[in-house]
Amino acid sequence: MGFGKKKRGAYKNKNKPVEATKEGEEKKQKYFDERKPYADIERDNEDFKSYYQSQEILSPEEFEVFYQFIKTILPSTFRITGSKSTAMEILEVVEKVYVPSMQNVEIDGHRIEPPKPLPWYPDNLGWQVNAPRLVIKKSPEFQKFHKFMVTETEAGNISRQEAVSMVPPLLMDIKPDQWVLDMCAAPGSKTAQIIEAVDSSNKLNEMPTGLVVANDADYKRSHMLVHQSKRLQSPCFMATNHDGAHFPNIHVPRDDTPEGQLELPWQFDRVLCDVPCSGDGTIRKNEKIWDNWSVAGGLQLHSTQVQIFARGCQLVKVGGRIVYSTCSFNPIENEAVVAEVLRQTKGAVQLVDVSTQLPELKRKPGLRTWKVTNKEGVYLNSLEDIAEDRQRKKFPASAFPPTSEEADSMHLERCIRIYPHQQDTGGFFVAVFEKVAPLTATDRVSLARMEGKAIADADLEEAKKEMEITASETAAAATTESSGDGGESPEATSSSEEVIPAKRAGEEVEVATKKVKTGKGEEKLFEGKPKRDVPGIKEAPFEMMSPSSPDLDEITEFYGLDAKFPRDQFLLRSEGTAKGRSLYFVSSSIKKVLESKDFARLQTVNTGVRLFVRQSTTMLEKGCPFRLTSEGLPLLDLVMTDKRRITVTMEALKTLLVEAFPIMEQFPEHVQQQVAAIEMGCCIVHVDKEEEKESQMTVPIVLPVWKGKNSLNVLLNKKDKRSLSQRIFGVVPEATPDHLVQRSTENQELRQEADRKAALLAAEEEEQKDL
Ligand SMILES: C[S@@+](CC[C@H](N)C(=O)[O-])C[C@H]1O[C@@H](n2cnc3c(N)ncnc32)[C@H](O)[C@@H]1O
Repeated sequence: MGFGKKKRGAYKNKNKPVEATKEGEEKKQKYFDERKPYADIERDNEDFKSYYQSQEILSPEEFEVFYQFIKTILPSTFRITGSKSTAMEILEVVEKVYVPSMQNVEIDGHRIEPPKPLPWYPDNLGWQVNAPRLVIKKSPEFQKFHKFMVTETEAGNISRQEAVSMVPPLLMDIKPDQWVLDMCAAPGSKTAQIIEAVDSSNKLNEMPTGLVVANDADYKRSHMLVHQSKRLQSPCFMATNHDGAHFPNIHVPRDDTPEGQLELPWQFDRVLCDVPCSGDGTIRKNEKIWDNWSVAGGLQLHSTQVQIFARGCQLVKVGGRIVYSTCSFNPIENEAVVAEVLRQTKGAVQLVDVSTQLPELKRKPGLRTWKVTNKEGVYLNSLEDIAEDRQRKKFPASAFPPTSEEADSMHLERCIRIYPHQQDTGGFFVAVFEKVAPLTATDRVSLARMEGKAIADADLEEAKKEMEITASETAAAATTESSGDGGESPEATSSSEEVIPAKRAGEEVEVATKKVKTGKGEEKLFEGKPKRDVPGIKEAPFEMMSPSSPDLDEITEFYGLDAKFPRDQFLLRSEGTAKGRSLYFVSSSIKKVLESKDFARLQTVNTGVRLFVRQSTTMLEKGCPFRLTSEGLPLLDLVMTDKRRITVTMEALKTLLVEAFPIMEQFPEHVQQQVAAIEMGCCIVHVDKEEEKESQMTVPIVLPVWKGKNSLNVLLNKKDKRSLSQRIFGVVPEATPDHLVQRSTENQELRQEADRKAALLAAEEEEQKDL
């Protein structure tokens, strides 16, 4: 495989049928010699084959093509990420520099295709590369591109993500500043897409106001979300750690809540349920699935999937969208879950026809019927076919297919199935829903409020009760009732309101972790309150900072912050002496969550973008005690006046990015003059507009720098500095603290050395970002 740590890749023309000839196979093997560690895996599994043949997921002829195709290696795919402007700049480099350079690469008489955009991904920001190791080794052009990819991936401008996994967020139809919940979010590739969509308004001089809650029940994995989202640096992002089926109700006042009126639990505009699944759609990548696949995996996961999805339906607002997805082919994890939740929600939630969305994406309709089989492959028509009570419990009633009339009314064909052979991808299942009518009393009250109608007393009473109740029971009870899992009658379907049991807020939910064997290995399923007992991870408290804090006065004065800057959205995240060292900024929506009276109920892992850091005293003689951070700059650039801004030429920018610690004399006169007029400390550097245009840069460069007595140093971490320097000047920057020491002792005065040390300290702090 081409990039980063990946081992394998593919060389294949997607439009060509699979080459099944001996010669074809040998040729392919040559290009994929990195498959060797897995060579002893036999890419054949009779149970898998006969199970899916019997499910009639495809016609017999097409199934053969599918079955041959899943034995081939998955090509590498990536997304160009980040803010729209940076993404467009990176895209231009890929399209105009790298792709043309790779047009005529031939290896051993074999033409190698250059990277190509995924035709269905908007704005050409999704790409596919068929470049196995051998190609990278033998082709200087591919080698160059590989280096570019590694650098930009490290800097967070490019994200490797399986093509099909990019589909669900696109179908969520997210609008800027919406409230979005990602219920099973780790490791967070889809969350990153969601953040990009919520933060994409690019409104001049306006802070993003949305909310993205990324949740995962696995405590360790929920910390992966923090890393993934860090590079996007959104004030709208919050990571939480709950069982999705028990995701809590948090009272959050909405803008339309009249004074003194009932505050309702949060409701989201969009919800994603990318649930834990058996994962056999990833078989091209996870070759272990060939060895481990079994019928049982899907059956064991079904009930948890229903519970998470059912809870998601409660949390989305009327008129909102909810997307359910898995990377499994199995109807028990897909259409059966969809059917059960449609049954439970009694028309409040409907499948949306998304056939006109992403028109270039090849797909097949959802199944209207399927078969439930036991381990031995015997078909079961219903629970009555199972004699033994203990055995019966292994088969949730809701795993069985609906009647033909029910399937008609549910429009199961609106679900989307994506098969690998259709466009050389992994396999995926996606279903898009809209909440078209109230499901809970909270829905009814908030809908009446929105429409300016009178609120029925009974609804108010009911909504109050719902708010008193922890979310867990609603979902769990609803599912148990209707699924028959756990011995309940399969006929007993009930709306969530009717089955809310009397468990009160604050009561703890029991912890239960279920391990389910899937093809991928083991899938951990969490039911209840997840354990937070991971050594070495310490949660810092979340505390809003007073808008009248003297620190904020000082910052406002020193940096010339616009009067419109929302001073009431700062967050402190440390205790003891470290308290107030870093100032984080959150969106107005996150602030409401943090100030909710129920906030303690929310297991928050992280939130906020670090804007300012209190500097080490060695850096300061006078000036502001707070320095800027690079991650905060996109936000601060909107609200800082010209008081601490410097405009530089491209030549001066090169000195800043390439030199380790440049002294003032290395900069042209115009830079020296501007710098001389500014008090020591942090400022923002821009490139002269005309020069920027001439150098064909598509996005304006804005960087934080440290102005010392005799030096000017850029405050970027190593990765970002390297990425920028390589992208703009094609040069790897100097980075040697030894050189700093040597040069300063040989040539410079002590004063200059102190300046550089100050800058070095700031850069080091930048490296160690966060607690
Ligand atoms: C398919 S993965 C999610 C992939 C993710 N959406 C992405 O795009 O990167 C499923 C996730 O669900 C989590 N999970 C398992 N049981 C859960 C539960 N009851 N509630 C919430 N998350 C759960 C797992 O820890 C796992 O990270």
